[in-house]
Amino acid sequence: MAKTLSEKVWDEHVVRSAEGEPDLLYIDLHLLHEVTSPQAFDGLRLAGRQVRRPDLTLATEDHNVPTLDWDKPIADPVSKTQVDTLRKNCAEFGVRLHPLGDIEQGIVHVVGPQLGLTQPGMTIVCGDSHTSTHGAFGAIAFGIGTSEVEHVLATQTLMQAKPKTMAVTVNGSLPAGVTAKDLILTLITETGTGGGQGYIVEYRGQAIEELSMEGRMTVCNMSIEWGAKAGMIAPDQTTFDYIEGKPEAPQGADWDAAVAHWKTLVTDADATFDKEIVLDASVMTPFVTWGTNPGQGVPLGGVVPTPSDFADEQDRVAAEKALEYMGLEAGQPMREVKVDTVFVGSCTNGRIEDLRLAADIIKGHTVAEGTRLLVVPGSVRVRLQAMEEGLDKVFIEAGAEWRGAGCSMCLGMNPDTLAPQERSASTSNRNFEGRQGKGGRTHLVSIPVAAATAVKGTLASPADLV
Ligand SMILES: CC(C)[C@H](C(=O)O)[C@@H](O)C(=O)O
Ligand code: SF4
Repeated sequence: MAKTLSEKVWDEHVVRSAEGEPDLLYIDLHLLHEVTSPQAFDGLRLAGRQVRRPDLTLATEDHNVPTLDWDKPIADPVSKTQVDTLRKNCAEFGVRLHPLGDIEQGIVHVVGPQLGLTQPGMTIVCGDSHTSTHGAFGAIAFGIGTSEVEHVLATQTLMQAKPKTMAVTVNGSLPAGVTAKDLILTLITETGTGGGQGYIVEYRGQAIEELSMEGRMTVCNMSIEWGAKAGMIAPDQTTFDYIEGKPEAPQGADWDAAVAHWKTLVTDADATFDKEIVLDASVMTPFVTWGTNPGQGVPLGGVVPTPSDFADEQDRVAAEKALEYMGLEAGQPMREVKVDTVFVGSCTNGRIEDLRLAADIIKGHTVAEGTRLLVVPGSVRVRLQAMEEGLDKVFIEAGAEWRGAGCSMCLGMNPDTLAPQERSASTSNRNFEGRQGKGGRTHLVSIPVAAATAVKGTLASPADLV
């Protein structure tokens, strides 16, 4: 029978299936961080269980860690407890941990791929919604709750009902300066934040094939903002080239065997999806959000919408509320919105390619008066690589803050937060009320828009800098 990519990977992992019951899936890689693991380990302890496959389990510290003074004890008591608890649990249960100060520490969704642990055809879970990021490699990867974390720790399996399948085909090429981030923001705005609900989505088409692995990760990362269970992209030469030589990638004959298998992980020509959406990349433009969910977006060249223009009553009310929270006026050109803080980082846009692109745009410019730019590498490896390439100097010379690795200002769980009413242009993925700090106002943007905005002080694209 013809199968889609997700059906192939799913079927290869079914340990038990029974009519009317969820499947029991084998899990190839279980990632952990400090926020969603403590109760799971407590549960194991209470039941007197061990971690079934510590060799398939990896932990890192990311959400609660400071990006300054990371060599000193964590000042915030709640964050310190979280991190200390993870350390204690990993030591007790024999789980590999990359703590603050370790060369492999960083955001869990940056660390897995860069170690070569994230591979095509795998099932990957983590107590974190943005686990969807790993789907960029052709893995089935999704976030799970803490009780499921405990189940996977104890059994290396997970009960899951099979989601429906969807194809998002993006034809044509993205115009110069338009990125994977603009593509996914456009998709979410055009189809609504619930558009992906209940589906494993496969992104395909020319524009997707032309994306780097970093770009593909950006798209799959934000599948969750679209409501999808997971996002996936069929592995191809770009994928193999990215993985080859990574520390945990297969080697020699194992590599050849792995690639031969990975090449079979494509949707069969006659396979059908439960739903299909087709987009045209060639008409996409830099895209930014004006509201408090990732589906409230417009092209950068557009204006803040007028709530009464929304046909749907709920959308109208949501827009009114969002404009008030965001301190924006209907009809205001997006390019005139003044930004206090630009955040470059997160598991959406905190990889080396992102930092290279940001540095390339900022080089020779300075950060606008009254604006601050925070550059936060997604991992220590990304940080070191950037420093090797001299990117840190470009940022620092422009007046930016060059930080240590972590989730940072993506969410308000560490010292990097917005003050009430402070406005950010952020390369992260969520913009709900208070996401980056109580009262903070977030505009989700791409790397080029973030970099140009830092220079201009108002939402801008690199074209505005010449
Ligand atoms: C803290 C964690 C559970 C959360 C998530 O699941 O996504 C966080 O990473 C986020 O981005 O909001
Ligand atoms: S960077 Fe942001 S989205 Fe990614 S795991 Fe951390 S908090 Fe979640």
